[in-house]
Amino acid sequence: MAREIVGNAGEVDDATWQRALDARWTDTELAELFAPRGGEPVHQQPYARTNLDIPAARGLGSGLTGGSVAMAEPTDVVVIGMGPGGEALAGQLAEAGLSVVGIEEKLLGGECPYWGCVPTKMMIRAGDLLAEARRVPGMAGGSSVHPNWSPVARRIREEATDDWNDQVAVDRFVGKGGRFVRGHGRLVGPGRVAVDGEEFQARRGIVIAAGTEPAVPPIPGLADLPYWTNREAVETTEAPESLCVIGGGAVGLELAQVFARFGTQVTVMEVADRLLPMEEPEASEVVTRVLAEEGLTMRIGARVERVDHDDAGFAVDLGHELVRAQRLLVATGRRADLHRLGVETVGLDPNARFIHTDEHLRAAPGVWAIGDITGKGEFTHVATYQAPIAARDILGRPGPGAEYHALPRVTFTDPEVGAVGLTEAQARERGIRVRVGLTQVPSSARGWIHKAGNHGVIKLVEDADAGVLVGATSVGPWGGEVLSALVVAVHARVPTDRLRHMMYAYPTFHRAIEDALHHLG
Ligand SMILES: Cc1cc2nc3c(=O)[nH]c(=O)nc-3n(C[C@H](O)[C@H](O)[C@H](O)COP(=O)(O)OP(=O)(O)OC[C@H]3O[C@@H](n4cnc5c(N)ncnc54)[C@H](O)[C@@H]3O)c2cc1C
Ligand SMILES: NC(=O)c1ccc[n+]([C@@H]2O[C@H](COP(=O)([O-])OP(=O)(O)OC[C@H]3O[C@@H](n4cnc5c(N)ncnc54)[C@H](O)[C@@H]3O)[C@@H](O)[C@H]2O)c1
Repeated sequence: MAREIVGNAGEVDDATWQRALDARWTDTELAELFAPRGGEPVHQQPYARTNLDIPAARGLGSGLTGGSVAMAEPTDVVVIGMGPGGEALAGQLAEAGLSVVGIEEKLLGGECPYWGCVPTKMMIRAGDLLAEARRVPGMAGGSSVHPNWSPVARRIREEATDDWNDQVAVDRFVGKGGRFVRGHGRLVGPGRVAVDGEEFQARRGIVIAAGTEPAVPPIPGLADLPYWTNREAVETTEAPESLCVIGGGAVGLELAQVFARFGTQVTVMEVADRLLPMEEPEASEVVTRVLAEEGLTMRIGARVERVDHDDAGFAVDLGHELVRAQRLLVATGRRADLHRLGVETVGLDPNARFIHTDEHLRAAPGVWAIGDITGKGEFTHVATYQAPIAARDILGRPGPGAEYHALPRVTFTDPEVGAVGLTEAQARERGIRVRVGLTQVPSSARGWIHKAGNHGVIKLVEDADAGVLVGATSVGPWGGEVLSALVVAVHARVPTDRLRHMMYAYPTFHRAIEDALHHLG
């Protein structure tokens, strides 16, 4: 198949292009391949659109004629931040034959493998095992459970994080042809990135994949205290005797339940009027009930007025109540720091919360952004979904843009809270004529059979005019897995009438979706 012809271009077939990429031809060689030949038309290079967009590549405002860039090292692409998004994208571009510099100031892999998804899910797996063992009496005989944090801490060190060493990931990236630079990357102008005294000149583009950091609220007394964020919680070698958790979102609740299952006295303080305030109220209700049954203390609508710390631990002042705990976990969301990245030098607003991107993840001429920093959803699957879309765009290859109407998310409490698309409230705010279908998991066949630990609910949100689901929630055992059917339905806009007239295997947890569909009204 011939490539797109622009102006008076000739033809280069896909096989030749792929050979060029596979052989990592230099820019000069590539330029020769695409150069006008004897009156023949000129092909647009697959990457040319983005290349020409970069003022630096045109010598505009980049100092191409100035002194500083004489020392700048040319490369095709610079990726700032090598978390799940940056690592995936940089690897894809390097494998496609571009010269790629990947810059990372901490560990190549980012938050997810070292302090986020992976180690916390190992902690959750351990906590879930304890909970299941405690469910044996009355169902399958007797059990005696003796929690011990040591194997969890060991597994995090040995299996998940290599003791927070990223050599394997660095080798993997370098093996793909990438160049890894450890340090703090900062934009210093169009096409230009400085790293601790070195400077790179990106011919094709810069990708900002710098993720987010824990956001710590300005609570009096808190700033200089030895509180935990998710990082210290993951690194701990013992479960504390008592733990105060500020923030009842995903981080706070996942970790609160784990530590409670290991014997920690846990108090969760949430400023909103319910836990998991971004999800459906029915989900909050189930999770709150389960956590209370497991012995956690919840303070909902709690305003932390002050925090102090002494040899005995932390004292958290709620105005009418002082809560003491050995450890304090701050889990109040995350923030991007655009000032530290120098985004103003490429025309972006450093005071913005996130970097605004179009459907191809373009943020400014010659600048792409992916992952948490785009504000589309702070999840690894968002970053790794966006990475190939941006990579395609940088390579000038066609492909669909990003869509977010079926954004899935799972909070891995027990029961898991899976959700996709809009909540009922969000759908109503958008003026959608909504019908809602609800069913309780314990009253489904499988939920009833399962018995101990069967809490859950399925909620569907339908756009009644369009006859499609625009959102859904699946709370329950393996609620995140049950969610998959609902993600397909919302993503592909499958008519609810079709969903109502299909078969659901008996007796599965996902079969409760059929019941919820019949309750739409
Ligand atoms: C406790 C916890 C549990 C989570 N669990 C899940 C889960 O189960 N499922 C899920 O989907 N998501 C989960 N997440 C979210 C997930 O970790 C993030 O969405 C994901 O890591 C975002 O990827 P990213 O590439 O955008 O950014 P990050 O992972 O934040 O990586 C960005 C990288 O950029 C580096 N960096 C930043 N600025 C610079 C700079 N100027 N120069 C050089 N390097 C820089 C940082 O050091 C970092 O390594 C969890 C998060 C937390 C905190
Ligand atoms: N399973 C997963 O996919 C998973 C797990 C953990 C984290 N994450 C991602 O990481 C992001 C950050 O998680 P998070 O839980 O820190 O943030 P979050 O935004 O999900 O929850 C923070 C909670 O803290 C509350 N809060 C804020 N300030 C407060 C204060 N001063 N006092 C009391 N409560 C306060 C908020 O109302 C909110 O409920 C999430 O948005 C999520 O996308 C995902």
